[in-house]
Amino acid sequence: MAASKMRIALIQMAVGETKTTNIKRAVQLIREAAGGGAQLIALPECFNSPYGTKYFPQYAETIPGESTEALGEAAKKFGVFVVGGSVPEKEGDKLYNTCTVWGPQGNMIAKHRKVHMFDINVPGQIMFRESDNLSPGHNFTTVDLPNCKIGIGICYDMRFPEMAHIYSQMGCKLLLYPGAFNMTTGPAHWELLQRGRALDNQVYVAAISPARDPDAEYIAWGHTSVVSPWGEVISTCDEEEAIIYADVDLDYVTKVRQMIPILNQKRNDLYQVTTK
Ligand SMILES: NC(=O)CCC(=O)C(=O)O
Repeated sequence: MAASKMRIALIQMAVGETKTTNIKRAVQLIREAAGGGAQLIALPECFNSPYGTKYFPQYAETIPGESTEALGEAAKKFGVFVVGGSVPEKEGDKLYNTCTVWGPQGNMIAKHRKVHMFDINVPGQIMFRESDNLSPGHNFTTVDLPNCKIGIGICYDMRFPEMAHIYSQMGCKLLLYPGAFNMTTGPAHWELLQRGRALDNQVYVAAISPARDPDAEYIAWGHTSVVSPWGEVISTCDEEEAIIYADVDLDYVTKVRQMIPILNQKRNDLYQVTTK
């Protein structure tokens, strides 16, 4: 594959209640995705645990721990980068929703704690309060891959355009959001948000959901997908377990930015997005 290209695989994994089965399944699917030529492989939010406030304390572990160590071993065995969806992380008396990123030598190269807590109330449809037992992270997380800087957010983080914009200002060309939207906000906003973030920043956006389990307490929307810097959905699936692939092309990012040069046309004299 040309140096300007990178094949990514997103794993829309069926997550159940048995942690060890989830970990084993993740490793099997990473093997399959590596066999499909992927250089970077991403898992969904909460790949080792059902998504839900009652599960977070029960499934939480330290990092490294059982679930994340398995990702490091898989990254090394199959010679790929792994963006490990997320796991409920325990540190001291706090819990976080945390994504780890692993390099082909099996080393952890980044750790992102979800920054924005998913606390919403859509009356009669969905009420969720992640902050009842999770704490937010306070950092941006980027990773320098051999030919592409990537930015990591987790699910609800995708709703915040400033965060994506900061990542693009930092030089990211691909944003990855392990996420688990639901049957209310999924059909309404999942694709729209990905396309918005991609188009605003002229970057690739990948969002990785668990497969839908209709019997789960929190039912995931699925529809794992990749959007191009032109705002087109270039790879997607429905709600079943699946691996989807896309070839991220950095030359295409440059081309889109040359054709419609909004990133150079910003009126920094009138407004700015800055970090604190
Ligand atoms: N896990 C999450 O953060 C869910 C976010 C979500 O569903 C949304 O609508 O935002």
